[in-house]
Amino acid sequence: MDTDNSTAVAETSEDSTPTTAKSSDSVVIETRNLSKIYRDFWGRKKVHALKSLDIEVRPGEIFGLLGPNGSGKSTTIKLILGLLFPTSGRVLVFDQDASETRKNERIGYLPEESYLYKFLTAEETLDFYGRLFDLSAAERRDRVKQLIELVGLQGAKHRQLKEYSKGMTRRVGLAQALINDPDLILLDEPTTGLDPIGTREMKDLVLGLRDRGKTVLLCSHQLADVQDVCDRVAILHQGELKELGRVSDLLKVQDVTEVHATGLDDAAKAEIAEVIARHGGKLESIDNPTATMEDLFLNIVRESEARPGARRVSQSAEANDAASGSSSDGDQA
Ligand SMILES: Nc1ncnc2c1ncn2[C@@H]1O[C@H](COP(=O)(O)OP(=O)(O)OP(=O)(O)O)[C@@H](O)[C@H]1O
Repeated sequence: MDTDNSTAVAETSEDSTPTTAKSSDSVVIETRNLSKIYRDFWGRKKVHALKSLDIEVRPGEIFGLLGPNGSGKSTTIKLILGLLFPTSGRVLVFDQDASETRKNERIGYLPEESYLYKFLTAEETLDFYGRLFDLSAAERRDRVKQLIELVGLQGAKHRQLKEYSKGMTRRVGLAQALINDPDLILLDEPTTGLDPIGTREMKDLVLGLRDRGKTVLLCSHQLADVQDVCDRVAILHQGELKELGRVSDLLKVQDVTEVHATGLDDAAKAEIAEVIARHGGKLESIDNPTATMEDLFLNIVRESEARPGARRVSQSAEANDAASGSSSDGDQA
């Protein structure tokens, strides 16, 4: 990929809607040639954090902003919220300039670090944020109840936040970001510090937001999370846009054909190999697919919850143990 600033990153997409041919009301966030330079106390240039960024986030999609530390993700979010001013270029949100603070009434924001008051309960916290949005007492009561259910904290809603795990605190943070029933939700590293179960739950919550018609901008350097939930991604490096497109298109491996089948015996597999060879193809592998470590981990935890005390040792681990002469201690389920 060309790293020259003057070279626009073309969007990778099979349905390839040209990024220039759009109607402005079909876009929730639009950055145009957006740049940010942080300056020191004397106005001297310190860091060129964002360089000529052009992206669009469309209604109802989960858009991932992906990049290593210091690539400009948080700076982009702050520019969208109007907490920072661009050095050059523009950000439009719902067709209004990002400096227009009223547009923030339609935005929910989960910062990388949520600074929540630890002596309040989840209910009190959400009620407090509801007051900041001028919700009436009745609206606050309904909204707090709905959100506590949505993020799965019914059983802990009367406990003070200082007793919460990181995953529970992150869920309160998400509920707080949704208190104003926003159309656009900005999530900065929503899975930071979460274990695989908390991460899966957070990802499911984000997918649930899209199902309810919300638009989500998700910043992360957790590649697997972005792959699992995002429709499209922009990849930043050192403040520059390096790639932009649909996740499914960007990850597609060209020139390799994948077939999944069940119930094939060895003879059928040999026949398939023969057909591939006859057509001039090269059989790279014919094997059982592997699950992800996340699937394995979540299955084990769920099984353990369903059958406390039972120990599960996979057959391949047992076979390896047997081959190496060691034996398991016989207490597996
Ligand atoms: N207030 C600031 N003053 C000076 N430089 C800053 C400031 N905020 C961010 N930067 C610099 O701007 C660049 C982009 O930072 P930013 O926080 O936007 O990156 P990020 O992609 O969100 O990183 P991370 O993944 O670590 O949160 C970095 O080099 C950072 O040091």
